[in-house]
Amino acid sequence: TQSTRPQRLLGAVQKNATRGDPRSVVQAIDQFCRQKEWAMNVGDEKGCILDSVVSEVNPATVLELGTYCGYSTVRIASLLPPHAKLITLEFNPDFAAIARQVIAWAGVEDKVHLVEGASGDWIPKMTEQFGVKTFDLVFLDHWKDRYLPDTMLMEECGLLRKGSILLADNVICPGTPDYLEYVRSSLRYESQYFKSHLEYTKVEDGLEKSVFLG
Ligand SMILES: O=C(NCCNC(=O)c1cc(-c2ccc(F)cc2)cc(O)c1O)c1cc(O)ncn1
Ligand SMILES: [Mg+2]
Repeated sequence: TQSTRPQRLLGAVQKNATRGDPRSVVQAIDQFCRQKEWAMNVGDEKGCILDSVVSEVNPATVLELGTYCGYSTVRIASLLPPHAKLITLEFNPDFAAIARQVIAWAGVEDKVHLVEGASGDWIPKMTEQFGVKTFDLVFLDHWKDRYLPDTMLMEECGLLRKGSILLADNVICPGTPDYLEYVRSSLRYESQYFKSHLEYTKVEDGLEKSVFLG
């Protein structure tokens, strides 16, 4: 039977990356996506912006919406202080199965809790299931039409505090117009656009960083 693209991406990690070395896992995926097959990881260019935001925030609690193969999960986890927790939500069980193996190969599984299911179902359960009061950083990279409803849900559930940072991928391509309008016009957010490119291409894309003002 035919392998899937995530399975081939995992194969490239196991072949070319060093176990326990997160940076070599990131490099192996970027090489695979540049030389073999495009895949919807945040990529190396936007990944550097992600790294700088994670380093600046130095978060104790991180929520990632949309794990896919775990590329950004590994990037973020490799920058977290000890005892920090990264919860990552993935709806697609096939993606989740690959991501678990990529995360394990990188050796960051102790910092990561991968949850399979729909963000809308799990966001209201964050506190009771994982003991998280608020998130210092949220990375939005899942279905583009879920960015706005899930942000409103996080507000309603009290998961954002004064100073919480939302970092959203793909605000230009594929685009998240309703989310962008919301965070840029709301008096409860201070937003900043980081212009970049769609992973592994010359197409414009970017990350939107929004600070929740409480
Ligand atoms: O979360 C799920 N998909 C990934 C969301 N992410 C994206 O869709 C995404 C797409 C693109 C993209 C950009 C240009 C293009 F031509 C095609 C795709 C880039 C990105 O950087 C993304 O992040 C999902 C799926 C499914 O079938 N079931 C449960 N969950
Ligand atoms: Mg993305």
